[in-house]
Amino acid sequence: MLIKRLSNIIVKYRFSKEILDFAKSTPPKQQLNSQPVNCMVLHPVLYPNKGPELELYMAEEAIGLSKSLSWTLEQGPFWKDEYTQDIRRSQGKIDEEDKDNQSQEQNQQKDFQINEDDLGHEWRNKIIRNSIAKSSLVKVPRIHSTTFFTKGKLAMLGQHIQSKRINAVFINHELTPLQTRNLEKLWTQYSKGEITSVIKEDNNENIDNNEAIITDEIESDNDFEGLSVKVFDRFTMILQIFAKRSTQGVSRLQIELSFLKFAKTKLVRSGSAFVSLSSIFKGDLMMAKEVYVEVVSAKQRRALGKMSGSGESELQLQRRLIDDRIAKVKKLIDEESQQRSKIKRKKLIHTVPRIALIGYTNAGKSQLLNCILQKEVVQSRDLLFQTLDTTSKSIRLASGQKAIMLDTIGFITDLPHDLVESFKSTLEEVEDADIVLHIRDISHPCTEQQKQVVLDVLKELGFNQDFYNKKMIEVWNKIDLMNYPIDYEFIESQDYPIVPISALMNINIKRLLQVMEEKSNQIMNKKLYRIKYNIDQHFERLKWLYENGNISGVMNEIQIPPIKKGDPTIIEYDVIIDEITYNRYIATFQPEMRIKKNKGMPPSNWK
Ligand SMILES: Nc1nc2c(ncn2[C@@H]2O[C@H](COP(=O)(O)OP(=O)(O)OP(=O)(O)O)[C@@H](O)[C@H]2O)c(=O)[nH]1
Ligand SMILES: [Mg+2]
Repeated sequence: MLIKRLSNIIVKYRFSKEILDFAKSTPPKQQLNSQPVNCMVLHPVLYPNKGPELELYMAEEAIGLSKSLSWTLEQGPFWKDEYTQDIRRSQGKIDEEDKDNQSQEQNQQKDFQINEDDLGHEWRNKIIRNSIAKSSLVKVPRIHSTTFFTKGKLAMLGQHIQSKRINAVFINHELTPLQTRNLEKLWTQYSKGEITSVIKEDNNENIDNNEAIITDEIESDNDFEGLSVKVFDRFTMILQIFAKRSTQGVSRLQIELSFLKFAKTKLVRSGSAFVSLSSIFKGDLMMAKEVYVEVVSAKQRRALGKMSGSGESELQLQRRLIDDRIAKVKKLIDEESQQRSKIKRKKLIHTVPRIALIGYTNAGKSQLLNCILQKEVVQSRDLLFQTLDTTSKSIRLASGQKAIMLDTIGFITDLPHDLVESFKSTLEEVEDADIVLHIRDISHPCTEQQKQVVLDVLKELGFNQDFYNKKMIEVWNKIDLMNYPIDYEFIESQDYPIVPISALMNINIKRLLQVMEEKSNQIMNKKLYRIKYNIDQHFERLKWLYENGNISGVMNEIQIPPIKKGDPTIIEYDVIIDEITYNRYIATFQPEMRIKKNKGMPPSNWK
């Protein structure tokens, strides 16, 4: 009912041409082989599934992924509420929910207003976003081994692809190379009008009814041209985003490696499937480009009969080229890692605390860094995976003490296994951080699940519980969007600090800086030391302390005038400093104190 009304309103206001151009403010930049990408997102709801709320949210996230490539998005074929109702019914939830439906609908109607600002920015409106996500849900009770979907759905989706002139389909699940190729082949045939027959949706999802329509490999020279349809799964989609955004050392190389390993799996009998895959990535990945150029030129030479007689088949050639590149990238990763560990060893002793920002994608990490720096230094946009490389900036904590803040890549649910290494390499610096701020979007309906994903991924990356307990501050961001009060009792009862903030509205940031300072002083073993010397040494000693001790200032300063003529004036004050630096200070300016301390100890060369 609500969705029906919503659809009417949306259609009335915006969608007469039925294209959801989410990225209107930034015109679509990403084009594959110069064709604008018109993408449909499908989120398969399997059996058993994660429940309606989470599945819908995952569909939203899938749309967010395509959106972050600035593609034009086409609504899915299921622009109705039936699918979510089906899922709810299967979970026995529909009855209780039905009772509340009417009043909820009335409340939502009150909140739901489309105004001028929403036009072209539909994604910002929660209810529209939800409705679009619903249109992408596809019930898949059983995954078909060669085509992923069953016969009826394939046809229904094919017709939708044809009528909306869709040239990219993102299926939010991992697909086998065979499934991808078969789907591309079949839907390209629909797109070109080569299949027009209407096959009814088989409601009875019976295994016997779902025999494969394509059982063997199909050769396809599908290069995203004309009416051909490209199919992306979760792996290729995330790899594309990673490839487009990452620019630095090891993480970039890891992405090249993930691509090459994946490309190798594409080399099952078909040569052109690989060319088609690398044609998508060659604009962003160096190795994809190299292999692509060599394969295409070998093909041309072969066509002209100029190939030297090595007897190597096209498939063997591709395999060899990929293996060469895999070896090359692995060597580069080793070299780079050795270089990094040398630098790391040098960095071991430091007085400036390093603070890493981690958290689910879109939680507001970059926004917080900008807010602390009071300027926009890192891009913060409503896009998933906006930040892919670690950025480090120097900031000042509450008392003026310096710190380094690191902005990192966002976490995401079900990160494809083969991309974990790429992801891990971008998070290497988190290991060295003294404090880790876990930024959470506390206004998000799935905030608890997002927290769990972050904890699970941290565990998978080898960060143990001890790491979390010792170094973590939890930051509850976006409190400006919360429609329930903050539970301070809960906050107080936790073992780790929790600070509610709004990075966008600059709420409670000072408190966060204080908590960060307290935690960093504790972690870096900083204490209050009383410093005392003749006033004529003031300039030299204070300069040393500022340069070496990362002190924020001096406290409780007093000057003691000379008691008798000829005595110097003494200056005394407190500084907060770590033990190692304090000992270095003593060794530099008052070595006699150190000798006294060591009295009675065996000499250092004593064995
Ligand atoms: N209302 C509100 N919006 C916020 C707040 N903090 C961040 N945002 C918005 O949330 C969106 C995502 O913010 P980012 O800072 O890019 O998020 P991120 O965690 O860096 O995301 P990735 O780089 O993708 O991991 C942007 O549109 C921000 O303006 C907040 O406190 N309140
Ligand atoms: Mg970011």
